[in-house]
Formats: sequence, structure tokens, C-alpha cells
Amino acid sequence: MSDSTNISAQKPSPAVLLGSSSCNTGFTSSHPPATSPDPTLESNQHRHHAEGRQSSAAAAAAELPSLKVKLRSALRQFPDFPSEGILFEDIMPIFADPILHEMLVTALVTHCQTAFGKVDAVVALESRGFLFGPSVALRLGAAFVPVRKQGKLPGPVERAEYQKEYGVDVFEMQQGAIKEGWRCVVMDDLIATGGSAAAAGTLISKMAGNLLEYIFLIELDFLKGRDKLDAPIYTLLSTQEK
Ligand SMILES: O=P(O)(O)OC[C@H]1O[C@H](OP(=O)(O)OP(=O)(O)O)[C@H](O)[C@@H]1O
Ligand SMILES: Nc1ncnc2[nH]cnc12
Repeated sequence: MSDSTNISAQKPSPAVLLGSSSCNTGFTSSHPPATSPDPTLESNQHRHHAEGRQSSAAAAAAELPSLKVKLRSALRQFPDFPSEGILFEDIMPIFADPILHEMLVTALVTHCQTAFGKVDAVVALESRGFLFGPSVALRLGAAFVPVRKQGKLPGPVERAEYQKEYGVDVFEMQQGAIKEGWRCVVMDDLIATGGSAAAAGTLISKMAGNLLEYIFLIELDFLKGRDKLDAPIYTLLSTQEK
């Protein structure tokens, strides 16, 4: 074995030298004295994780304006879909681009961590809320709770009827999916009239959950859907002039 690979023959690091010269305490760089923080201790790991979170939160905050530009330019508009007079915002190109997809999820995770710390459940709405709600929930260490259209979920459910930009629908959530007092966020791709999100809010309150915020990628602000919602709202993009 050459000297460069023989650990016992290597020059001691300054940390080891300092340790061995300070009154022969017997500690080494891997066994620091009681006064030095032991990097293996849980409290220090928490501190390092918290510091890491703060720096990644700062990085994500700095990247937010450019993320918004990228998201906006990825959107495609389809006139008269699914019915005449609707200018449909197609979000699928975001998910066709893994870098943009990852940036989106990271931005939403960072937002939730920064604004709320602990989140118990990400309540996402069928179908397009399911594209990113589960990823955000996983990264937050939170439950993913699906809100689905009528007749899709088995077992006992809570129901809430709502009016959409183009029709009437019923949302359902499985009973027991949210525990009393759980800190929840509602997540969906878009708020138009606000009917879908308001119905999700109704389901959360039927289960005695604590709704922290409604989170959307896009708000069609001219439809004033936010007026139907009784919790704070976070949106990445506002779009479409009247
Ligand atoms: O604010 P609102 O007027 O309620 O409209 C917004 C909802 O409409 C769209 O879903 P849609 O019901 O078309 O279902 P999909 O996601 O399954 O396409 C959209 O994904 C929102 O969930
Ligand atoms: N204009 C729109 N584009 C995409 N999804 C919608 N859901 C309701 N209105 C919509």
C-alpha cells in the first residue's frame, strides 16, 4: 500500500493536531470534546437540516421570478375548448419538461415549508391537481388526499356539489381521509369560478380539518373565483384578460 492510501501514515489533519495538543484530552476529530457540537447528534442534524432548508428556501425564492416566466411560456391556450367561449389553459407542457416539472414541485414545497412549517395533508383535486399534488405531499412528508368526481371513490364519502365555468359537478372525499385538526392545503392547477376549490374547502371543514391555504398554478382573475374562498390563496400566475 502506498503512503497516499495508508491512513495511519497520512499527515494528521489540523483538527487532529489541535485535539492531541490540547492537554491530551484523548478526543479525535471523530470524537470531539463535549463542548464541541457532535455532528452526529440529532439536534445538530436538525440544525443542519434547518439551515439547509433555509438556504434552499432562499434559492427557491430567488428563482421564483424566472420560474414564473418559464411556466407562463410553457402554457398553451386553446380557444373554444371544451366548449365555445372558453379559452382553455393547457398545463401539460409543464409536465413534459422534467426540469420545469421539478422546479414547479420544489417551488410549491418551499412555499409550504416557508409559510406553514408542518403540513399534514395536501388535498388535491381530480384530475389536474393529481399531476403534482402527490409529489408535493411526498416531499413535505404529508398525506396526499384525493378529492374526486362523484362515484369514483369506494366506501363512505362526504359530498359537495359545485358550479364550474362550464357545468355542475359533485366532489367527494373518503370519510376519515382527514383527521380532526389536520393542517391542510388545497392544491389544483387552476382557479376559474372558484366552485371546485370551494367544494374542496367544504369537504375539509366537514371533516374538521384546518384549511391553511388554497394553492393554484394559475388564476383566471377576471372570473373572481377567489371571492368564493374563505382561506388564504396562493397562485403562481394570473392570466387571461376579460
Ligand atoms: O374554478 P372552477 O370554475 O371550479 O374551475 C377550475 C377547475 O376546472 C378544471 O377542472 P375540470 O373540472 O375541468 O376537471 P379536470 O381537471 O378533470 O379536467 C380545473 O382543473 C379546476 O379543477
Ligand atoms: N379556461 C380554463 N382552462 C383550463 N382549465 C379550466 N378549468 C376551468 N376553466 C378552465
